[in-house]
Amino acid sequence: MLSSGIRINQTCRQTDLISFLRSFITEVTPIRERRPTSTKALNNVCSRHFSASCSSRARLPYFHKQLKKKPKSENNPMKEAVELDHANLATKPASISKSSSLPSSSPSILSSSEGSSTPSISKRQAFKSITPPTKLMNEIRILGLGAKAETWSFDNSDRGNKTIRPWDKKLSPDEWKQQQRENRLPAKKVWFEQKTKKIVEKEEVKFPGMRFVAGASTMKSVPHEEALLKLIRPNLFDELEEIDRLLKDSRESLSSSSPFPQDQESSSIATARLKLSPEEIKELEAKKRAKEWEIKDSVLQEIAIVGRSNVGKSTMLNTLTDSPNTARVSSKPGLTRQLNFYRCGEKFVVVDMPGYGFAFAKEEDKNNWKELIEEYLSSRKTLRRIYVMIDARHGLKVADKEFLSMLDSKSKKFQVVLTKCDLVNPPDLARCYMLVQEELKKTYRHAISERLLMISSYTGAGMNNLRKDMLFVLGYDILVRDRERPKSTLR
Ligand SMILES: Nc1nc2c(ncn2[C@@H]2O[C@H](COP(=O)(O)OP(=O)(O)OP(=O)(O)O)[C@@H](O)[C@H]2O)c(=O)[nH]1
Ligand SMILES: [Mg+2]
Repeated sequence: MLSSGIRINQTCRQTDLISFLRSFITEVTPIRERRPTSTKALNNVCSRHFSASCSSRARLPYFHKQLKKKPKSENNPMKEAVELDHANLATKPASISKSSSLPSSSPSILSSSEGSSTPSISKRQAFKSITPPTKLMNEIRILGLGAKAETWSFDNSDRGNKTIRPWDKKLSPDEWKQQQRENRLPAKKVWFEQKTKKIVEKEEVKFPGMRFVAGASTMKSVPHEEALLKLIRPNLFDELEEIDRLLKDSRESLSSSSPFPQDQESSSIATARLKLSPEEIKELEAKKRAKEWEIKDSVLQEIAIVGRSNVGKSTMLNTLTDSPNTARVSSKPGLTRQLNFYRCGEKFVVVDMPGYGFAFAKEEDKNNWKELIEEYLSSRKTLRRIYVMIDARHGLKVADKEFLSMLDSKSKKFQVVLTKCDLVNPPDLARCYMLVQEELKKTYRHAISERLLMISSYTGAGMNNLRKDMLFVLGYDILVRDRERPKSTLR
C-alpha cells in the first residue's frame, strides 16, 4: 500500500512527498505515457498505478506487493498519502533522549488494554516512532546487544541448524576438530579461529575476581530436600530456642531430682518425669540439628531469579556459569518446577525458580509454584536481590505486571533484566527499554528503575554487567579469599 512508500519518507514535508511521488511515477510510467504536469493529472496517474488491476505491476519498485493492497475508504491515494503524512508528523514525538520519558503526544502503547488516542496510528507504528536516545543506542552497540547469535546450518541438512551459545565456543581446537570429524559441527575452521580471538577478548572483560561465578565446577545444585529445608521461617530462631529450653528443662529436672551425676538410666527417669519419651527426645535433637544446619546454611546470601516461564532464567544461569549443565533448559515453558539452589562455592547462592504465566503444567501445580515463590520471596531473610527477567521481544506482559505488583506490595526491591536481546534489533531493544523503564518509574515504587540490565544468554552480551551488579549487591567482601575471611560463629 501507499503508506509503505510514505513510511520511508515519514519525516518529509508535503512538497518532498510530492516530489518523491513524481520520481516514483516517472519510474513506473510507460515511456509512451507523457509525464503528468498538473496535480490532477498526477492524481489520475497515481490511482491508475496503485490499482490492484495495474497492468504495469512488473515495473513497480520492490515494495509492489504492499502497493497491491488498495486503501478501503479512500479512492484517491495521493490524498491519503498526504493525510497520512500529516498524521505521522502530528504524532511523531520529539526525541526523548533528554527527559527519557515518553512524549505526551505519542499514543499510549504501554498497556495493551488501553486504547490509542489516535486511532489512525497502530501500536506498532507508535512503537516505531519512539526515538531512542543516542546514549542508550551507544550502550547497546558497545555491549554487542541486539546482535543475532551465530547459527550454523550443517552440511547434512536434515541435522538442522544449531545456534552457537557461549559455552559451545569453549571447545579447545582439538575438541573442535574431533566434533568436526564426527560431523557434529560444521566444517568451517576459519570461523572458529576468528571466534577464538573474540573469546579471548571476552574473557579479558570478565570481571576480575568473579571466577568462582564463571567456573561451573564451583556451582553445585543443592538436592531438592535440602533446598526445601532452606526455606527459612521467620521464627526459626524462636523455634530453636524452644527446643533448647525443652532439652535443658529435662536435664535440669534430672539433676535436681537426683544427687548422682547424670547417666543414661537417670536420663530415662527424667524423661519419664517430663513425660517425654526417648523417641521424642531423639526427634527434638534431630530437629535441633536440622534447624542449626538451616541457620548455618542461610548465612550465605542469596540472589533470586524470577520471570515468566520460558523467559530464559535457567539459560541465563548456564551462561553466567559458562556451562550448559548447571541448569536444565527447554523450549517448552514450565520445565523448572521447584526452587533450585545453586551454591557458588562458599560465597553465595543463586536461586532458579519456576516461572509464572503460561506453562505446560496443571493449574494446581502452577498455583503451588506461585505460593512457593511468594512465600520464599516474602520470608527469606538472606535474600539480597530479586532479578525479574523480562523478554525483550514483548516487554511487560500482564503476568509480569501482576507479579511486579505483588513484589511491590510486599515492599521487595527488584531489578529488571531484559533477556533474549539477540532476538531484537538495537533500536527496538532501546524502545523496549524505554517503555519498560517508564512503566517501572510510573507504577512500581520498589523497582530499581534508574537502570535496567540487558542480556543475551546466547551471545553472552551484557553478562559482565549482570555479574558486576550481583557483585555490587552482595558486597565486595565476597571477593576476599576464604582463608582471609573471619569464621562465622554459626559455622
Ligand atoms: N535466542 C535466545 N534464546 C534464548 C535465550 N535465553 C533462553 N533462550 C531460549 O529460551 C528457551 C527457554 O529457556 P529456559 O532457560 O528454559 O527458560 P526458563 O525461564 O528457565 O523457563 P521455565 O523453566 O519453564 O520457567 C530455551 O529454548 C532457550 O534456548 C537468549 O538469550 N537468546
Ligand atoms: Mg527454567
